[in-house]
Amino acid sequence: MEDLIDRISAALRESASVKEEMARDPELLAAVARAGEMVVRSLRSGGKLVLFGNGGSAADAQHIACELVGRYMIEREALPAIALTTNTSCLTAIGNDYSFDEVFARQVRALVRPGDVAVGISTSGRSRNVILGMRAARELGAGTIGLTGAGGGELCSVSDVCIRVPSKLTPRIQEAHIAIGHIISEIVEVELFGGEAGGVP
Ligand SMILES: O=C(CO)[C@@H](O)[C@H](O)[C@H](O)[C@H](O)COP(=O)(O)O
Ligand SMILES: [Zn+2]
Repeated sequence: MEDLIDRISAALRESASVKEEMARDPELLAAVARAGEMVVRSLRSGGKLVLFGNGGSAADAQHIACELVGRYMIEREALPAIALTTNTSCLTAIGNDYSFDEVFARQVRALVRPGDVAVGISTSGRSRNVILGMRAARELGAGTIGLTGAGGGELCSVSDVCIRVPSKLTPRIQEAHIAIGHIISEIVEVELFGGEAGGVP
């Protein structure tokens, strides 16, 4: 029991200290602000948000998409966002007929239009399908935001804005990614609707 308590406490402190470091890093704060502005600009001019990643990052992509399609903290109109991780027919057919590397790029070519924003999420920054999805989005004239870890990997080289969480541990990086997703959702609601957090009954 004592061992478990120590383990739990260490994980929570580790997670908190990654976020503390982020809160004091001017470069990272500016990157999140730029990402928020890019999303707001796109939504204002009729664009949409397209998100993708693998495993826990697939869950993050879906979660963040739904903050816009549903609501985050205030009551307002629905906003256009889609995660490319939810259509199992597409994922299995593209994976089977082409390759798993193509599962996001093919959907990007079908759905992304100039002025949209693609958000690629990869803790290692090296997932091939995420890199190819981002490249396809760039070729189509979309803005690209990469969410990754300390390494940054190739993902940063295909991202207009690259947000690197200062950790090399996948779960700690994911925990920070979802915090950033929430912050960007807040920026969208404040900038587009003048909403303040805490408004949902
Ligand atoms: O959630 C976890 C581990 O916390 C895993 O499901 C993890 O997301 C998967 O191993 C992913 O395939 C890792 O890919 P990536 O983040 O390096 O792009
Ligand atoms: Zn995870």
